[in-house]
Amino acid sequence: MESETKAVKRHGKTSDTSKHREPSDRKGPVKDSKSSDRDESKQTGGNPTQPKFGPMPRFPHQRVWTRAIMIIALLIVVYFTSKNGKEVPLARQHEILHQRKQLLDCSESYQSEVELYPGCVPEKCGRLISDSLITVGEAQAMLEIAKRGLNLGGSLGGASILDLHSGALSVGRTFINMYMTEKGKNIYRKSDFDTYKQVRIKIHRAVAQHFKISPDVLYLTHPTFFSRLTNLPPGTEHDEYWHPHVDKDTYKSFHYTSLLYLSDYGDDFDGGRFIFIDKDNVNSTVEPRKGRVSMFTSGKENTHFVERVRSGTRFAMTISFTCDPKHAISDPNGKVIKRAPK
Ligand SMILES: O=C(O)CCC(=O)C(=O)O
Ligand SMILES: [Fe+2]
Repeated sequence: MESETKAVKRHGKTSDTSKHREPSDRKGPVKDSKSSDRDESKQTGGNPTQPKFGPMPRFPHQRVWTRAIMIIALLIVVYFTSKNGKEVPLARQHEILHQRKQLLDCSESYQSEVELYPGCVPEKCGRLISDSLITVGEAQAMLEIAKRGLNLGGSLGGASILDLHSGALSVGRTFINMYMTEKGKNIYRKSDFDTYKQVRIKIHRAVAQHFKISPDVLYLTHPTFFSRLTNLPPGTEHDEYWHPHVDKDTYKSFHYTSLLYLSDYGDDFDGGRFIFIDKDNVNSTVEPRKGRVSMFTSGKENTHFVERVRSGTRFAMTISFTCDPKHAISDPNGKVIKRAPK
């Protein structure tokens, strides 16, 4: 028994060593290898035709496990590093961003449309999020302006709008002109319109600067409006704010869209994130933050939607710009706009 054990041990040693050495690496006289052969034939009962144990794995099940673990680890790495079909946060609510940019190629339809307006073609399409453009005081003042007007009306469903330029205000299933109502005609002071204009000018300049165009070839356009979103079920199709869309298709005059958020995701409401739908089914998400401005080219490259609000109330403002002077609108002053007779 004892000599058997010794023989097995010796064999293990011989076999391990030969596994790592190429024949040319072998040191010592040929005699050694012959004596090694003799040792092996001893263990195989002196029969040289019997297979050697050699480098056969001693614990094959261990290798299977190691490989399985390596494959699983690799799959996990691939899953977490690939973006396909995933959500990528572009702006989280708790972050304070000076500027976060995403540059994109313009969609063909957008490119050919803006090329009709010299000087209004962006160097690159894309988006920019900034929390340092509008002050907390300005955002608060804009929120109060929005609430004061919207409190005079409100849709039956979850989406109400107020357009200070035309006076349009959601009421029930329809819209009224707030400036034509007794309460609505004097609801704002000059200081409110001054704040509004100051905020508009800042955003207007920032859009021009970011997309590297002159502010003089960019015009404020219709509709520019406040929105108030809740989780009420829709009363009409105007309440269905969650559908994916391209602003250029929804609002013909848009070339550049900006959004000013007036309430905080997670604090004032839940749901209601803004989602860009990108290539390979990747969603880039923007969580609204009071005073946050998002600006983007209005073409197909920026297809987007707003998630349904789950709870609370979400206030925001859509401020839109066009390259076409025919669609320019002026800053609001609380007066009913007189339209030229058709
Ligand atoms: O309020 C938002 O975040 C986006 C609104 C929007 O998509 C739009 O006005 O076209
Ligand atoms: Fe939109």
